[in-house]
Amino acid sequence: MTSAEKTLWSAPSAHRPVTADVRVPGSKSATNRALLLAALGDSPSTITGGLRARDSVLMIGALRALGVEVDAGEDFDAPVWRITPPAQLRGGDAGAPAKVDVGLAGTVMRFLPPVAALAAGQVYFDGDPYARARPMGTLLQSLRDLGVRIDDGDRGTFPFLVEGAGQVAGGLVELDATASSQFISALLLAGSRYLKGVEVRHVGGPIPSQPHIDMTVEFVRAAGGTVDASEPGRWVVTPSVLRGREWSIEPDLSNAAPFLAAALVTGGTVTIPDWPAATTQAGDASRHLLREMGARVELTPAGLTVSGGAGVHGMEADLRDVGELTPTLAAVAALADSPSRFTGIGHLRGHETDRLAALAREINGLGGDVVEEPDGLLIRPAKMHSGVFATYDDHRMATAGAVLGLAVPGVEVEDIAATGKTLPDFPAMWAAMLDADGDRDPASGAPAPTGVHG
Ligand SMILES: O=C(O)C1=C[C@@H](OP(=O)(O)O)[C@@H](O)[C@H](O)C1
Ligand SMILES: C=C(OP(=O)(O)O)C(=O)O
Repeated sequence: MTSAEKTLWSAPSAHRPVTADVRVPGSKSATNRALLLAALGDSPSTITGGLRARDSVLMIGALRALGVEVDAGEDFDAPVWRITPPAQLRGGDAGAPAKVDVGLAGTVMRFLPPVAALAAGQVYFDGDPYARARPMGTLLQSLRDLGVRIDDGDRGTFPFLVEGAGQVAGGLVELDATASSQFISALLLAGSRYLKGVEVRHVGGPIPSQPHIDMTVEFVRAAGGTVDASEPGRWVVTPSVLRGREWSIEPDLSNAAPFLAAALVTGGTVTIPDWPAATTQAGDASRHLLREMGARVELTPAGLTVSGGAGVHGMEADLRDVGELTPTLAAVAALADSPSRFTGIGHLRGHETDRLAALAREINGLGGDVVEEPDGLLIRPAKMHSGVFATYDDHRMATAGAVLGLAVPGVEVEDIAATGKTLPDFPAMWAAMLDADGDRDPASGAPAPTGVHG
């Protein structure tokens, strides 16, 4: 679709402070790890609260292509999903391989090839056109180093064919994961099933998204695997049986960020119910980052409550661990009363789009003042105006545009449907958040019982 053909969504302005409870769906990262580990288990597993969005549907499609039974209801809407792994993951015959569509999902494009290597037969991988621009070559080379045969026509990207041999030797592999933590997670998730397990050593600069690696280690251990992560930059997964189990998925804290940002930029209050007291999700960092930008933040058994009203301030922050939050924070920073500098996020150039370039171009297109730096963004206060905010198939660009639209009248977000990558029904959730305070009982100020439920 050319950009001229993409639909425009008029981002609603906030005419008053938002006051809402917003229930966000399950974590993409947790759902796709649980699905994958369930597929590698020795018996069926269940998943409660799994995310039903493009990235998880792609993961389910990929696992089914390898012979895994996933019962998730008619439209992935069953409250509990049941995953039954086959005795042997299957590929296809020569000339008729099993087919995996990775879409634009990092968790599918990185986590599935190490699993396909365990299948008996060929598995063909392809995805959206832009998937070819995302870093992939390092992972393919690592798999070859571990004994896997891959035919990628020397492209180092899609499309490629994994020659599943039913087993993988495994052992030691050195790789540079500065472009994506998902290279490491991918090998750790499948490594328990390799004959020698896997020892992953990172050689290179600082690794991004450390909480996501911590989540991987936590999930592999929860499935019965053994991971030694005691030495920085080195992980050892011992060969072991992974167990079927019951997984319960936390709400997606990174997807909560735009709603929390709405509280800050409108001077309102938003509560996200079921915010975990302890978690490996990167999005948990919203709590201290939004506080630094001027929010009041309170974590109670009812959830996380963020309130604005004391201004929106810029901040200096190293976002290497929490790159996913950058688009939301950049939108808030563009509305702040002082400059912000975000560093440690050069790897965002390899996300759904080059997020540093896209944020600078689109915020500046609305009159903002963003300078793209080699490792991050410098964002200064500026008077912003109406205009089109392009999103480049990037769900987090789309939600960033929505945050800007709360305060800048006349923002038209291109292709709001891109949010469906990880957050179904975003426009309805956003509208409900904006309407929710209108439902309040004017006498008591108490929220209406319905609130907003995603
Ligand atoms: O493992 C995961 O679930 C993810 C890891 C991170 O990837 P990078 O390390 O490539 O940033 C993160 O940005 C992505 O949204 C999800
Ligand atoms: C980088 C992201 O996604 P992916 O899992 O496709 O890498 C993201 O969701 O911000």
